Amino acid sequence: MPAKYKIVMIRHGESEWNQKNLFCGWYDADLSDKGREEAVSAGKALKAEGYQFDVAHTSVLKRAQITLNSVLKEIGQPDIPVNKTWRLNERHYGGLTGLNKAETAAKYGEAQVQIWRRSFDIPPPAMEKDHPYYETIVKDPRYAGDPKPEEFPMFESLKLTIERTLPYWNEVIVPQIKEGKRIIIAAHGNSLRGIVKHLDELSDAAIMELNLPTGIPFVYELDENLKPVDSMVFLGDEETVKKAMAAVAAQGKAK
Ligand SMILES: O=C(O)[C@H](O)COP(=O)(O)O
Repeated sequence: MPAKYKIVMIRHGESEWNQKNLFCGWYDADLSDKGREEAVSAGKALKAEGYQFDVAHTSVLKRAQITLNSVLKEIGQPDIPVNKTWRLNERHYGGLTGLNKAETAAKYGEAQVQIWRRSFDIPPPAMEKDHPYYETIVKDPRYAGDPKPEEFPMFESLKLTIERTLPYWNEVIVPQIKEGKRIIIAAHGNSLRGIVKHLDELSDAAIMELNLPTGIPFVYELDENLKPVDSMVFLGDEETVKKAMAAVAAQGKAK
């Protein structure tokens, strides 16, 4: 089936918590200097390929929004409509939020950390009310009313993340794709893994192997039934992408 639609996705540039190797999730970490440079490079790569967009979708979290703004500035489209939604937020890392990944691997074992980071349906421990970041996250005015109190996550497996991301994909993004809108999604490693799992119909085992690099755009070409004609093609040389993916995977190793 020939490609009918094209959609661009990008994980935010390296965040300050990525740099410190901390579980981040819904904590609103800023981009590191390297992450800001990655975002500019991503914009330049998209500009070089002549990409233009009609609408952008991103999360509530600044690391994704700053990445998006930087990309849009580079391609000369700072003012296109931007939809911000918690449904594209990173997976909520629960009680692990703020912990160092390597130290957590040393304490609980690398296998357990790999399960918490990459398994499909095994969630991290819940964020309790006495967690250092509980108030900051739950009381964030940007979440006032949405998610509803009963929807507000205290932890998320990838499965739970997909369950809140897919409705947005199906109800908001898909209709825009079908209208022929040129779309970019700037989001997070795990919310994007959820969309990739859905599009590529990856098994629960296969999705465990996918690590998305920060700040490198990837493109899907979809047929008229929104099935990928071409799975995620990265706008970056293969070697760089492979190394970046391996670096993300290695974050879970005990030092
Ligand atoms: O939330 C985080 O810690 C990162 O953005 C994604 O972490 P992960 O690659 O360990 O899932």
